[in-house]
Amino acid sequence: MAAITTPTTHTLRALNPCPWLLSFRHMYPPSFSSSASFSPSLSTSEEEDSEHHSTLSSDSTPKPIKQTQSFYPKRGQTIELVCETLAFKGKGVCKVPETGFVLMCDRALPGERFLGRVTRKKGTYAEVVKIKTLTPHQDAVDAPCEYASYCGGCKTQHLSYEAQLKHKEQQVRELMMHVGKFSDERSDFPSIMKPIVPCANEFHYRNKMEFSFSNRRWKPREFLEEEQGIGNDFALGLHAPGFFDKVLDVNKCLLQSEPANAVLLAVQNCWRDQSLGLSPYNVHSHAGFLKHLVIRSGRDVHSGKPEIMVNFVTSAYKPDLLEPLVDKVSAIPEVASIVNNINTSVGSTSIGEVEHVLYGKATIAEMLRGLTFQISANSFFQTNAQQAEILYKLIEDAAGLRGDGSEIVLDLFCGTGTIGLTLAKSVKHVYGYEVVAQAISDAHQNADLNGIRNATFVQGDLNKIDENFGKSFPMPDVVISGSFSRLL
Ligand SMILES: C[S@@+](CC[C@H](N)C(=O)[O-])C[C@H]1O[C@@H](n2cnc3c(N)ncnc32)[C@H](O)[C@@H]1O
Repeated sequence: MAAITTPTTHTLRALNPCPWLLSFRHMYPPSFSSSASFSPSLSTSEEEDSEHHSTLSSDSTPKPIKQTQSFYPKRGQTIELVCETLAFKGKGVCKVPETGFVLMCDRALPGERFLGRVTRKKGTYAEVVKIKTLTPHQDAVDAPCEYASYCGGCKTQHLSYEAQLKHKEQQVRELMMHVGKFSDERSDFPSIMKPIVPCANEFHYRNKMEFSFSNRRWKPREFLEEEQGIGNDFALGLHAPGFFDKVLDVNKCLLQSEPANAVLLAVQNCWRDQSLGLSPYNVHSHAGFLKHLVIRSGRDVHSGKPEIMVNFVTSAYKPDLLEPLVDKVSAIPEVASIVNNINTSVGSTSIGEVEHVLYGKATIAEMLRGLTFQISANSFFQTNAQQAEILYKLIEDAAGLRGDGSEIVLDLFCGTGTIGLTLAKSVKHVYGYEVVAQAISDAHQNADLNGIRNATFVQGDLNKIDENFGKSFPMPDVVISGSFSRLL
């Protein structure tokens, strides 16, 4: 699960570049609010890229305890624990009863009593794996996905959706209070921290999934004997929790659409055929060809039917090697685009230095709030289009635009410009700022595609602005901060 919020306040407090921003600060200390009064948490049921937010919520932040070393649990020790709360990335937070020492456990649910084995110590806390549940959590449910107990993709599927929402909302509330410094005793706190908005679809909502090829297939302990004879030197799937070099082989993922699963299965059924000479990339030796399989889902502008983009990320350009895969995948009716990103770096990113179109179009489309957006393999797009539609409506409501075409909107961290563009029809001009050049180019194309002429998009790093920022556009009436800011 993940919360999408826009703690704009902190962005603007940290910018501090020019008089109008200073006056915003002066007008709204410390709870600046233009569109900043908007901070809905939309549920997308999955963990977004929040590495720098992956610490515990502040109530549960591990603190060094003044105890002797012997008080710390030992590696390999089995302890009976009760999970107290859920931290980011779905980790359950537990404490050693006598000492308060913090233990983090994947898939432990608040209220659950269980036996855990200490696997590793990490400074002020230790990690534990659950061995056996002694008393289940009252909101525990059977996870629908067969991989849910092991996969690094979903960590809270075995918690009812209502309970997931409650915990997510609590995490955002704590962020707003402890990082954002908004007291929940303020009378206007409900307008700053709005209620969570559940997603109508618990599954099949995600329009982008990135699977990794690997030469190290990871299997849960209980399957090690069962599957003897099956090779461990290939896998296509999602990473094992906490491992960049071990991949859980999966044939389907409940987060993505059915046509996207058809693509995954078609690739799974084909790529291991040794006669094809396809090798998974080895993240240690840096040998091997296939790195990632990225599947994006959109909709055909005319028919509204699903369309799929398949992106093979490889370490070299060898289209002949990919041909059998392209043949299989292009036979799936919804597949409208197959591209090949060539990534020669040793890192694990899926963004290529060069891209080749192997089949169909270079982009797929998605529609939001009456506008059409072209999505290329590497451009950012909200991963849950259904929730993005709701989010953008909330933004428009929170912006409280007069609608007379007189206002200026500043869209910070604008990505491909989607938020600003959905507001453009009601305002005088939209100014968008974004660091990724490709996203800015997509934003311009999206403006053209929708006949929008009153939007300007500028590439730049918002971490590096100076007092000149703000001189190149008029004072905005509405400021949108579409990102967790690293300016904090
Ligand atoms: C979560 S996306 C939101 C994009 C867009 N507002 C939307 O809702 O579709 C955050 C965006 O912030 C951009 N970004 C991150 N750090 C940045 C920085 N220092 N300066 C400018 N843009 C940045 C990213 O490239 C990304 O496009």
